[in-house]
Amino acid sequence: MASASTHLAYTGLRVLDLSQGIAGPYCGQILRQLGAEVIKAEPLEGDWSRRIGLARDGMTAITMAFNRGKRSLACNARHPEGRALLALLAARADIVIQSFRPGVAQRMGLGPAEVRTMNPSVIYVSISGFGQSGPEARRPATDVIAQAVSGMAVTNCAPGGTPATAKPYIADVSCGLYAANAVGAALFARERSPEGVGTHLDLSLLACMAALQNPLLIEHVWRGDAPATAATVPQGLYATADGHIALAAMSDAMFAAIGEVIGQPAWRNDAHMATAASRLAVAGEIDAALRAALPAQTSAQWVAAFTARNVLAGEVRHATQLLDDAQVRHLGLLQPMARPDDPSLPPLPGVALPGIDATHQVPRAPRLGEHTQEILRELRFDDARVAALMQAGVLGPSPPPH
Ligand SMILES: CC(C)(COP(=O)(O)OP(=O)(O)OC[C@H]1O[C@@H](n2cnc3c(N)ncnc32)[C@H](O)[C@@H]1OP(=O)(O)O)[C@@H](O)C(=O)NCCC(=O)NCCSC(=O)C(=O)O
Repeated sequence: MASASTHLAYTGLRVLDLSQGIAGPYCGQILRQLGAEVIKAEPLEGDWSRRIGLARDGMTAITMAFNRGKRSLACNARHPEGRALLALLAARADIVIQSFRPGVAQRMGLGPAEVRTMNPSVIYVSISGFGQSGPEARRPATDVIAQAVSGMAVTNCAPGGTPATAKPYIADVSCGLYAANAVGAALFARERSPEGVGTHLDLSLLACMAALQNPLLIEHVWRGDAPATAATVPQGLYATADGHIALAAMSDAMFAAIGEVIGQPAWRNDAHMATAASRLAVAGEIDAALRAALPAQTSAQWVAAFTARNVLAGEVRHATQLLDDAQVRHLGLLQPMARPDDPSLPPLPGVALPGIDATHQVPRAPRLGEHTQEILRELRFDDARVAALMQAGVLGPSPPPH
């Protein structure tokens, strides 16, 4: 594991995060987890994802999972004074993130050109469904739309099955990851450029879905009209006496061992099964033998037997089993997050950012407008002025104390 100092490379950087939903907010959270200070500027009614799914006092699973450690400013950008305040924050930010439909940030006076005029060193991140230009640029999108339109929902389904989106918002989450990655490269380039100039990063959910499916596109063009085959056989999920296991043979030795474990020792010397390529031609036969054999024992028994022979195998579990998993506990992957909606409730599980050691994990997500006064004081607005702006509907009221 890298040392503590490399983990917090972004300490001292300021981020203005105007984004809502998952993709943009996750980018902001990663920057925060790497040490940056992140202001989440929200409309007075809050980021729309504060109202999706289980919701309590403006906190949802999405809010809590993708906004950790940020400070929330409730600011009305429909009011000129609200826009002026956001411009002030953009002018002093190292990084600005927005994920509105293309054109919206420009209407707010906070488009990349406007912000870069005020602040040439800014790294400006635009996240959209389909990119900032081109025939579909204005098309709005959320995760499910991007997974559908990009083909991911078909890629994700069993052959001949019904299209199905991959559940953990992979379009959004991968976009947040790619955006944070691009910000890192842009910061490095800014450090190296003599003038310290920033850049505009244009990320779309479509681009991220395309990136994840690159091997599939290569195979399709390469294969032409020939029918698709598996990459290797066996590789997939098989029913057992009490559930399913995943099984994969990545070498000839593994394949031979699988045969021995399931009572097919002749596979080792079968010329039709000697290489990965030849096994593809008899994939149906191999698959049928596995499907006939595996229901005889439990998943745990099969995984133990295969693992003892160095074969890749794993039991199919529910994600909730991670909550009580010895390895997850050992790695410190789950950290208790206080409940901003009600501190008297037991904490919720916050998953650590991979690659960042447990001592540097950031705390919970903010309540809507929790830090409005604190941020305005830092900008040298006195309390009377803040009260007047709240009265005028420019700033949201402070959330009531618990
Ligand atoms: C998600 C969207 C479809 C939502 O579309 P819309 O509801 O039409 O919102 P838009 O973003 O286009 O515009 C936001 C409007 O809010 C206004 N706005 C923005 N900020 C403020 C503040 N602070 N105060 C007042 N008003 C504000 C802004 O001026 C726009 O109004 P007007 O000026 O009046 O228009 C779109 O934002 C989009 O395509 N985003 C890009 C991709 C993305 O990030 N998708 C969501 C990922 S999360 C996800 O997929 C998921 O959870 O699932």
